[in-house]
Amino acid sequence: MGALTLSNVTKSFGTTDVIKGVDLQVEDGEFCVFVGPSGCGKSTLLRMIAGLEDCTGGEIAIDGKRVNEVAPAKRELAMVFQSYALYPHLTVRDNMGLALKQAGVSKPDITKATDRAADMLSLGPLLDRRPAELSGGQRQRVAIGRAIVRTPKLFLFDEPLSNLDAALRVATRIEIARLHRDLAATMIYVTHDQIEAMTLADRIVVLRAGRVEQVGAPMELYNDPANTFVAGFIGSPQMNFLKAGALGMRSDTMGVRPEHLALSREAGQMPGTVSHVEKLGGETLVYVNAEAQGLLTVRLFGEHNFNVGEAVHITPDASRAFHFDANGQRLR
Ligand SMILES: Nc1ncnc2c1ncn2[C@@H]1O[C@H](COP(=O)(O)OP(=O)(O)OP(=O)(O)O)[C@@H](O)[C@H]1O
Repeated sequence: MGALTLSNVTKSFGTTDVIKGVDLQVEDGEFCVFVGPSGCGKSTLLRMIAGLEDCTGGEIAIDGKRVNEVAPAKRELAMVFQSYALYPHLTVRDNMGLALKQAGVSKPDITKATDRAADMLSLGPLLDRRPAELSGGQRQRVAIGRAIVRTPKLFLFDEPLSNLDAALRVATRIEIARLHRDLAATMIYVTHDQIEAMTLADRIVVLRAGRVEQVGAPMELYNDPANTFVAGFIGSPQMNFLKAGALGMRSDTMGVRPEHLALSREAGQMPGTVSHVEKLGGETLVYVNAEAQGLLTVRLFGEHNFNVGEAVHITPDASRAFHFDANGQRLR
């Protein structure tokens, strides 16, 4: 069991309000990802759930029980940070088993728990090594292993992959997803990497300046964003926002994803000039200065030879466009 309820949770540091009333229900076994721009309060909210920060107001409950006054160690949760914080003088096995040892668990039970975690994370051959003898990715796996052995109700991850290189990030991300399936545990995961959010989450919570903008399954947020902020935050490259009036529309802003803009040398709805081209292998991103509409991003599949300075025309796929009012709220 590991259901989490946040009810009107607030946090202020002195006179600065950082979390401004968050309500959220995370179901037992759910993988919930907090995303949002730097400084929006993701880590603060996670640290409040962990008990590392007090709540200024509101209530945090785990399995229906208020935990505001419960010490972090008593909340039956495990936190994995960006920095692995392993003990350099201890072996992998001892690093993973330390919390159990401190809790007075018997030696055979510690061995059983660490062996099981090592097995899940393919750390078996590394159990006798010390952190200095491990790669960054291996160290992060040990930090995750250290969380698993305690069989917590809730796993809290704070940007756990941001110190890893691109290939390791992908490998460890897949490992975390597999672990979630195997353990069926509740996981709360903070990231600013939206590929991690999209691929790992059952539900994503989009935060802005201490408030929840939208909560939903990844594809729900992608296909049905509530406002320009969520529309612009979910999806990479970012959605284009066009001045709808200039295109004869009644809405204020029309949002079109880069893959839903057609690019032509001959004719189209909006004239422009190619300002930059990025060939990524499987796809080509063409940045077009579309006069009154500003800089637009067009995503083409495969390799395309558009040249900087070339005159082009852009046509949005109206059937895939999103419309927003002057306050950025979605018009449906
Ligand atoms: N101990 C503190 N004292 C004062 N202000 C703080 C403290 N901790 C965080 N803040 C402020 O609270 C806001 C939210 O910080 P937080 O670290 O939660 O953001 P974040 O969304 O996790 O950002 P990032 O993605 O950059 O890590 C920031 O404006 C930060 O400066």
